[in-house]
Amino acid sequence: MPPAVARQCHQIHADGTGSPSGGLILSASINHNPPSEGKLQLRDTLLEYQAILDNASLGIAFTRRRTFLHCNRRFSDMFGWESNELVGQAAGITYPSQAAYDDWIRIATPALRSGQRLDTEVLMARRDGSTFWCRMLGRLVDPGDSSKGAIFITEDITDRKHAQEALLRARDELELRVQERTAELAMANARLQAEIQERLQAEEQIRYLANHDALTGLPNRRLLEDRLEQALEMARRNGHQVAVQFIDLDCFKPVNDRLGHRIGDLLLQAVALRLRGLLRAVDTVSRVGGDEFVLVLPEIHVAKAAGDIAQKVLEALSQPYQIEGHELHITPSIGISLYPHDAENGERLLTAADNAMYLAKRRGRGNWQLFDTGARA
Ligand SMILES: Nc1nc2c(ncn2[C@@H]2O[C@H](COP(=O)(O)OP(=O)(O)OP(=O)(O)O)[C@@H](O)[C@H]2O)c(=O)[nH]1
Repeated sequence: MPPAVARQCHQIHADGTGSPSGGLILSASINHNPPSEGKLQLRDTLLEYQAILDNASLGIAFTRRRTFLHCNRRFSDMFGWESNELVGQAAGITYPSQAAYDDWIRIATPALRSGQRLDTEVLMARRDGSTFWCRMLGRLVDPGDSSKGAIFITEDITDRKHAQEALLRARDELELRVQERTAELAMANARLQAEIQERLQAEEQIRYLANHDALTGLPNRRLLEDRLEQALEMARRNGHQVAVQFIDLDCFKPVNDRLGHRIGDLLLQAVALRLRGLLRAVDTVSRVGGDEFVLVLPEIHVAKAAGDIAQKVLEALSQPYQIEGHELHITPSIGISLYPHDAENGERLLTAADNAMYLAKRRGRGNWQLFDTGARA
């Protein structure tokens, strides 16, 4: 036998109590008689298996009755033991605690006995007590007879486990940051919406103030002119007439003088309210000056209708007002102009109605006048 083979033969032990190389124990016998051909073949095969197991990158161990029977070099290294030191030791020694081992037994035993291949990730302990994560594959040598022992293949997966945990932590942190950012964005969005809303309201308010009289809330001269233009535009299309009525309160100044500006204001508001209540939604009631109001009445079919409305306004505004304990009497002077009869554009219609109103003043106040009547007067 060549010397090399002889050396390897000494690594093969019959009783499993440690070999010089720490290799798995493979049964063979050594005697001093020249071996037969069959035995030589068997020995060569055993040596090959020994070499495979010793050089495997995975830990491999055989246990019987929860005691290590054999384990390869990688297995011993993994658990921090010298070659074959584990042989004869209780398998529980490779677990962080007896309780951990008992837990594992509870889970593994039924699976192994049912003939399944066990595939678990389990926290194991090295000889020095430090722990590491291990993927453990296990199977009974004979599923029908657990007393024949089991084989376990182990792989240190601590790095992978840590990487997985780091990945999970990173994902959780990312999720948290996304949630925080989403909440921040939602808040910023809500703030923005509120600001937009505020700005829209402010713009609306500005528009309203630019177009309305602050005291009565009626359209002011600017909006009146727009509405008059719209009414004329429509009248040009559908052939209707438009009436403009210029209303100036008679002897309003004495109200201010006798009762104060505040009562004068309340009277102006009461007049505005009556006018608004008298007229249709399509009509415009505006305040254009101190005690001056202008009505735009679109869709006038006959000229007489303008006079009828003026009469109605005259009577309504002439009714007494009860204001803070004062009974006030006031009348309007009303001048009326008609599109297209008196003028074709808004400015001229307003001037014509104003002129007619002055005629009503001249004719004793508390009456209404048509422009063309005024022109003839
Ligand atoms: N209370 C109050 N008075 C106002 C306001 N704006 C203008 N006036 C007053 O309204 C009065 C308008 O008077 P006038 O129309 O000139 O004269 P009047 O006394 O009505 O006489 P006639 O129009 O000629 O019938 C003035 O005294 C103004 O000071 C206002 O917003 N509130």
